[in-house]
Amino acid sequence: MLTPSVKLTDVSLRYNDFTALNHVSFEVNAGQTMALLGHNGAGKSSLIKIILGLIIPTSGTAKVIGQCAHANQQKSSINLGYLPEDVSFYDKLSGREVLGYFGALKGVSLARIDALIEEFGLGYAQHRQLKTYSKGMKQRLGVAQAILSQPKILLLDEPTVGLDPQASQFLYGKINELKQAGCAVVISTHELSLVESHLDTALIMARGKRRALGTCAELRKASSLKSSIHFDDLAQRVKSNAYLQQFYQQGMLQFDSSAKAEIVKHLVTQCQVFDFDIKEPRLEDIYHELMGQSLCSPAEQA
Ligand SMILES: Nc1ncnc2c1ncn2[C@@H]1O[C@H](COP(=O)(O)OP(=O)(O)OP(=O)(O)O)[C@@H](O)[C@H]1O
Repeated sequence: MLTPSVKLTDVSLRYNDFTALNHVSFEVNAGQTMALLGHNGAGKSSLIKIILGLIIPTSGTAKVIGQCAHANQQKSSINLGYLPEDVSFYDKLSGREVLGYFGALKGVSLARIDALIEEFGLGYAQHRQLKTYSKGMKQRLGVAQAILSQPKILLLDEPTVGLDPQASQFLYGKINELKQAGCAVVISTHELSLVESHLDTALIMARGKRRALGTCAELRKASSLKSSIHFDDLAQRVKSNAYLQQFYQQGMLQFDSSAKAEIVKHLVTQCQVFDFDIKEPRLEDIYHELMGQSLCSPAEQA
C-alpha cells in the first residue's frame, strides 16, 4: 500500500493550558495538494510546524513518508520545502546570497539558483540587500527558497500574501510542476478563490478541530448550498415538464449538487438542451456556510 507523504493521526497540541489542536487527523499523498483553511488562530500554522517536526504534538502521531516528523527534523533525511508565515531573512544579505546559502545547505546547483532568480523576476535586484526589497519581492524570494531543492513535501504558510496577481499565478504554476513530479503540497491560506482550482483536498479547521475534509465536490455535496442551471427559454420548457418543475425556483433550476448528473442527463436526452450555464457553490461559499457569520475566536474552546 502507498505510504502517505504526510499522515497525522489524532493529533492534539497544548500550549500550556490552551488546546490549540484537538484530535486532528488527515493524510496527503504524493502528487496531491491539500489546502489548509480556517479562521485566524484555528491552528493551521501549528499543524504545519508539527509536520516540519518543529513542534511535537502533545498526543497523537505525525509522520512524513512513514517516519516520525520530529525524528526527520533532526535527521533531515526527507527533503521538505517550507515557506513560513512571516518570511524574514537577514536583511543585509542580497537575494542571491540568501538563495546561495540555502542552496549550499541543500546541495542545489548554482544553475538552479540562477534559473529561479530569473523565473521569479528578481534578476535585476539579486545583488541588492534585502532591506531594499518590497514585501512582495521578499515573498517571491521566500517561495523560491522553499522550492529550491525540488522537495518531496512542500509546506507553504500563506504563500500569496503580498504577491501580485501574476506572481500568484506563477507560484501556482510552479506548485503544479512540483505536484507532477510527485511532491505533496500543503498550503495554508485565506485566499480561497485563488487556491480553489489548484487543490485536491481541503481541510477546514475551526478552533483547533477538523471541521471538514474532502475534495471540493465532496464538500459541496456535504453542504446544503444549491447548484443552479440556467438556459434560454427555460421557463417555457419547465411549463410542460413535470420533472424539471420540482427544481424550478427564481427563474432557474436549483438543486443539491448530488442531483447534477441526473438533471444534466435529463436536459440532454429528454429535452435536447445542450447549451446551459451551471453555477456551483464556490469554496468560499462552502467555507462561509461551515463557519457561520460570526467571527471565530481561537480562545473559545469548543
Ligand atoms: N507558542 C505559542 N504559545 C501559546 N499559544 C500559541 C503559540 N503558538 C500559537 N499559539 C496559539 O495557538 C492557536 C493557533 O495558532 P496558529 O498560529 O496555529 O493559528 P493559525 O490558524 O495559523 O492562525 P492565522 O490564520 O492567524 O495565522 C492560537 O490561539 C495561538 O494564539
